[in-house]
Amino acid sequence: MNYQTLRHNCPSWNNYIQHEFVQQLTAGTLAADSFRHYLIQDYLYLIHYTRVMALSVYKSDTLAQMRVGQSGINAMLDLEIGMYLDFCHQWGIPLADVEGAAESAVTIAYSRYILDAAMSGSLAELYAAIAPCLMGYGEIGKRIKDNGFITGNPYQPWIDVFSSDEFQAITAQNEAQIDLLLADASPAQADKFQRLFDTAARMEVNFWQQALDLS
Ligand SMILES: Cc1ncc(CO)c(N)n1
Repeated sequence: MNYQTLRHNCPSWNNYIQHEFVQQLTAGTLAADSFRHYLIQDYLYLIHYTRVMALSVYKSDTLAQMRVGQSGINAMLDLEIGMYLDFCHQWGIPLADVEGAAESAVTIAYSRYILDAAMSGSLAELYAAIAPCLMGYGEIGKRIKDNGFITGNPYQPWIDVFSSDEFQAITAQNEAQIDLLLADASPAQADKFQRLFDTAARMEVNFWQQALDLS
């Protein structure tokens, strides 16, 4: 078992990567209300996601494994959340409003799902559950860059983070980590990894959709 197998077998992968939200964001046509909704919910999600990455350090056996978790934590706190703080500043959204916003049902479901997988499972299960998140956004960023950026996109800072060399290096590092952890999976373990991955990818689709629906 490895990352590419998980990705290939995942029924909702294309729906996730090529979701209408992503297409509108890429074209710069996404409604401001939808982006604001996404930004707030994703900020709340990332707080939990960073806690999951911290658990990956806790569950690591080696320094090399810990460093992968460390760079993930740095990417969340500095790159991603940093970019959201810039958007908040630019769009006049007080941080207190973001931190005080109610989590949507979708955000709660997804963030607590990965937290549960992280707490109750092995390091390999933790990575299977978070792989759609990190790897998917990296794939989206690379895809948008490969197709060429449009000029004057209000969402360009978001695209810049996920298409950046820095983020792409982190996804490459994570893919290597996942491949090592999953290499010797038994058929039963492989099924479990795939289920965790598929569920998380399904929740990613819902995460985009909630921003379009403002739900
Ligand atoms: C919901 C979601 N998935 C993945 C990422 C990428 O880290 C993100 N910021 N938000």
